[in-house]
Amino acid sequence: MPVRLAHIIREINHLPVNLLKMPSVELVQSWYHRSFEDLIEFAKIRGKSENEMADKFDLALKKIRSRHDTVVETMAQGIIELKESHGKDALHPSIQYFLDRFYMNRIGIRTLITQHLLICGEEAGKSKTNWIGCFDEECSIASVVFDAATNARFLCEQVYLCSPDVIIEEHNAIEDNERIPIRMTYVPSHLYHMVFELLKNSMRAVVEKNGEDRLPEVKVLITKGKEDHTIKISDRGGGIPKSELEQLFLYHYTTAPQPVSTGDVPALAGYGYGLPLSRLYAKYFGGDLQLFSMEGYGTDALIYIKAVLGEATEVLPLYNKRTSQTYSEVKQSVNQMKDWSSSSYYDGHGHGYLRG
Ligand SMILES: N#Cc1c[nH]c2ncccc12
Repeated sequence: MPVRLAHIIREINHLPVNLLKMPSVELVQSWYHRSFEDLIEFAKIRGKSENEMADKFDLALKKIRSRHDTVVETMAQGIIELKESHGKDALHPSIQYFLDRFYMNRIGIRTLITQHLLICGEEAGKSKTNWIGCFDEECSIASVVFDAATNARFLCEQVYLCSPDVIIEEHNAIEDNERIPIRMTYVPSHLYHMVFELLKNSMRAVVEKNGEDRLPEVKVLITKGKEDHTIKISDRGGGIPKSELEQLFLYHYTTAPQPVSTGDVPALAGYGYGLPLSRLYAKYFGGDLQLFSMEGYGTDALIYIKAVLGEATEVLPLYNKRTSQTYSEVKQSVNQMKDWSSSSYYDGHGHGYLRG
């Protein structure tokens, strides 16, 4: 915990100076400094019994977790403050690089805190069968998808007064019978977060393209192979151009109207953070989340989750000398002379072509 907090505290200092001065960013920084200080206090405590120390430590962890509850929204507010005070040009590419690492670090810290409290804290021994802390060793992917679909349909109907059906299918390529329900060891809340976000986006696209009548269903296919569990969410929502796909993963890129910063921290939904954060959850245990779209037809969203437990290790940003160099490289890349003309493209195999 102290190392993870120290790493991100050091990394925050690489942010552009004008962003660091934003009130909301300064507030987030103060939370991380305070939490680091809370933890290193334990190295100084003497004369307490082990139980007293354990109880005090659990309380400290709960306080840290709740202190950081609104970090994502508050950091997003800081970037809106930067846009409003310095204009959109102030949004530097290094901010995207930083936010991916910053939010992945936060996922790791919160998972570690929750796991410790469920296994060692007052909740110890109260886990449900097959659960170890926040991990469900027999997590039914279809059950999580069903819950996410039920809630996404409810939300869709609140906004659009209609919602598409969701068809869930499984294909188990590992068991003799391909119809055996697919289960895995995972953190169900992480899986729910990803699937709920993708289903919301699919439903929004389907309703906005097709109107309220005869909505084409959203199909979810769950597969299990030797290496991957894969969840594919397919919609006929009209898709988007390939050129716009990566923008969906940029923080603050959204087609939803941006909230005006009124000083209060508006709900997260207005920031378009759902997709980039969902991709971080997929990557956190070595998986991935990718979108494939056919403009004019629809979109497939795929979540890849490692099927071999030994390969599903925690993925965390490392803070070292290379990090500082990377930040300066990201800054330089913005001004770097391009070495391909805009009318040519590079096929990735050593051949450059000029479009006719
Ligand atoms: N995530 C996601 C999406 C799933 N379907 C979509 N259609 C248009 C734009 C984004 C999406």
